[in-house]
Amino acid sequence: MSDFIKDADWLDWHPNPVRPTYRPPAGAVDAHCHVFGPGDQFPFAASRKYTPCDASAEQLFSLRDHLGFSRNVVVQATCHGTDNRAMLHALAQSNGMARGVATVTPEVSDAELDALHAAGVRGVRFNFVKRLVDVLPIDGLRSIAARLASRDWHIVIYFEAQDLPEYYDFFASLPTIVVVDHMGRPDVRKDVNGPEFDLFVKLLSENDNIWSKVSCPDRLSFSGEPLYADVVPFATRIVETFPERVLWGTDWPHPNMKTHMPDDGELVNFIPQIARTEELQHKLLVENPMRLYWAD
Ligand SMILES: O=C(O)/C=C(\CC(=O)C(=O)O)C(=O)O
Repeated sequence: MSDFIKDADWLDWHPNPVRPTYRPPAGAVDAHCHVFGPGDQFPFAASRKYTPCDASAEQLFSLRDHLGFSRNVVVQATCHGTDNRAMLHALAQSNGMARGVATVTPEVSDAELDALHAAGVRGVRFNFVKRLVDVLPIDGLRSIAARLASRDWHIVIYFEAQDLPEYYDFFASLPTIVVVDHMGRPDVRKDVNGPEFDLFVKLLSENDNIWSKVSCPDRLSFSGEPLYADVVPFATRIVETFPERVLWGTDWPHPNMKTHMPDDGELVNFIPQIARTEELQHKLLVENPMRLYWAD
């Protein structure tokens, strides 16, 4: 029994996703997923903008096996603030099959970063989605970026497409590999070759240290499940233009979904629509995430 009451409009993760008909290549990595609590063990942060249902490491690993994946990258979600214990617990339970992306304050000590590295953390996430944070992390990121670069960690950024013009120069100046969540959340009702998405493509074209997750069709789509047809041209454009710099993840347990809860098996079935050859699929699901998270 959690010490927390989830939001009244919270949608729980799918209890029995289909077994995907698409079989991912051996060693596939789900490179964007979260754990929530359990709240009685790992309390949610006072600063959180939502209170989720519990979603434990054990449940995540059971989904991983069901979907035919081998590894996870567990990304710190804002509901846990800068308290990384739930994510670190998941890494510790994974037998080396999970790596992490943490959230830290700029005051984090070198010893704390060392400990996070030893636990399997390889990046820090900075959330620029205004509904999810009280303060945009520009100053914090600016002050810590060089320290992350010196350890060969990467930076994960989450922002929405309409805000990219404001942040463009700042993101382009970052000294590490930078991974953008969910293609910078394009408005997929707009033209895939229009100015908004062109700016995102330009960001990656001009900066070969910037990568993209081609995740979350469920979050971006207006045409809806299970085909998410309106997202396909956007994701395909990124996968085919930057095949060495793309990652894919389920986004389980899908925080803040308001329209529907995706079936994770159907999300896996979506992969061959956006990575249309075995070679592209292997880069997306195995080579790229292994290079970024399991280089050592
Ligand atoms: O999990 C995601 O990728 C997306 C989120 C939540 C989030 O990022 C967070 O809480 O840190 C969203 O759009 O609400």
